[in-house]
Amino acid sequence: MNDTLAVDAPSALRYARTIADLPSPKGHPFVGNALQLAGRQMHQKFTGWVREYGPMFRLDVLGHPVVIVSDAATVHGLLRDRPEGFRRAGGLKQVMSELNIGGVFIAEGEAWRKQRKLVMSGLNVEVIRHFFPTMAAMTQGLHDRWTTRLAQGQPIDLKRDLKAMALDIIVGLAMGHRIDAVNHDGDPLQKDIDRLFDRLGQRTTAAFPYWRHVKLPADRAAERASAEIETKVVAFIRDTRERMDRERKPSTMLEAMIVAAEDPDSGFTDEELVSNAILSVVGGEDTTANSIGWMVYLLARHPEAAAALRAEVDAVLGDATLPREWEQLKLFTYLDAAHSETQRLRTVAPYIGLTSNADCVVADTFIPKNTAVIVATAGEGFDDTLFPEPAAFRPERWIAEHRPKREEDPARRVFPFGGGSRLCPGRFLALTEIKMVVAMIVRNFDLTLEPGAPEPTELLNFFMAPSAVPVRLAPRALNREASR
Ligand code: HEM
Repeated sequence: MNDTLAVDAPSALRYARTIADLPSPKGHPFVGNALQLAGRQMHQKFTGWVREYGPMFRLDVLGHPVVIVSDAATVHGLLRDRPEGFRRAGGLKQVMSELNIGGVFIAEGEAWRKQRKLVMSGLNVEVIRHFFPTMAAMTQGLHDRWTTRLAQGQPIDLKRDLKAMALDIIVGLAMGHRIDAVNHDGDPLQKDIDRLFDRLGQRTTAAFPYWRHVKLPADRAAERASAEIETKVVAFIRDTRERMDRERKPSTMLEAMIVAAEDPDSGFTDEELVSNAILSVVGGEDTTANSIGWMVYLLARHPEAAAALRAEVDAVLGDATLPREWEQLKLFTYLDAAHSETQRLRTVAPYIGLTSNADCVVADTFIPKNTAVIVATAGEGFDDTLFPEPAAFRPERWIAEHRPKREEDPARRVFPFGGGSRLCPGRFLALTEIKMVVAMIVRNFDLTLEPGAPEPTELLNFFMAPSAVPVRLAPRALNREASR
């Protein structure tokens, strides 16, 4: 047993057990469970252990205990107990800041409160609503690209195109710039973000921080990429400052953040503005692209769900190719449900790492100060008493009228966007984008699984990504009239 487990608990706290009493998978001498955790499937290892050891168990990682929690009430309580009781995991913060990704995600205390306000001002409904027509135009561009390629008999690389689309949207919304990565292969910003994510994924799942001792070519490339991203973001900020009309309402996330930062009482520094702008671009791409990729794959595998979704989208859109009115997004009940079901089965941010700020008691267990606690955002999403046949993709579970009365709202049992005061500030943008792009896809294209393609594997590339999106798009069958 190591020192942390043997801590003398203060008598003021009441608890039934200590971390040492928690069940724990058997590890190896000296390194504990560290080697079992390394690799891009780390999150699946956790999920397997949740099934085996229950809603709260312990890992030993190089002599330090790590507590894993998945029951919804405890996860909810932990996420709400921030920033006071818990902070973000120190190891993650270090890895992120080494790659120059910081901003509100790694800030704590007063610095976090201040930056959270800054970021929220840039991602509020008004800013996203203002951007809606541009998002629709970009989605039309994606539709036109696919239609042309199909007419020319050219293949569509869904994974590539969805990432490019997400980048176009986040750079458009956040920076007010149109980069058109969808139509330009090898966009430099996208390449830099890919290099960064490659190392973020590698470093956050490594058993040992090798890069602090020796840098591989990929590490050097990621560090150069990070410097390049910063240069681009600083240039976007400079351009925006020069061009923006301070008399009218901010129309991009960056304008809104610049206005907020110019308030003499705000206390925002230029450095905070830059780091949060970088964070938005980096955080806004893979999250939504991976979510759409998984959703399209699951819909292709479940034609009955795709048909139900298409019926809804047809009814809402009338003759339009894609959503043209903001209000239409509110009518997508089944699309919302299909998104929730996708996040339940393939959540793109599977775990949130925390560290306790003080000795405390969690689920009757004494947790010493500075203990690592990891919460599973899938929560109780695989509990078959709450989600019968949990492996099945069934959007209907999320629609009140399809649920037996006794079942409570399943949304309380899963946490794809986190929770409490650090709940993802980009969720509204993400949902707007997901609805826009998926509605366009099911409205205009038939989806089938790529014949003979293996099932995509889950890769923890910082965010959880599908290894491929093996879905074939075809122009919607000529029975469009008949299907209305
Ligand atoms: C489907 C898409 C997305 C998912 C599943 C997702 C998920 C998450 C999760 C789980 C967290 C941690 C929350 C917590 O600690 O309680 C988070 C935080 C965050 N997300 Fe997202 N996210 C998505 C899209 C976005 C987008 C599009 C942006 C911005 C442009 C964004 C910006 C952020 C930021 C800035 C934080 C840090 C908040 C803080 O620490 O106060 N996210 N997200």
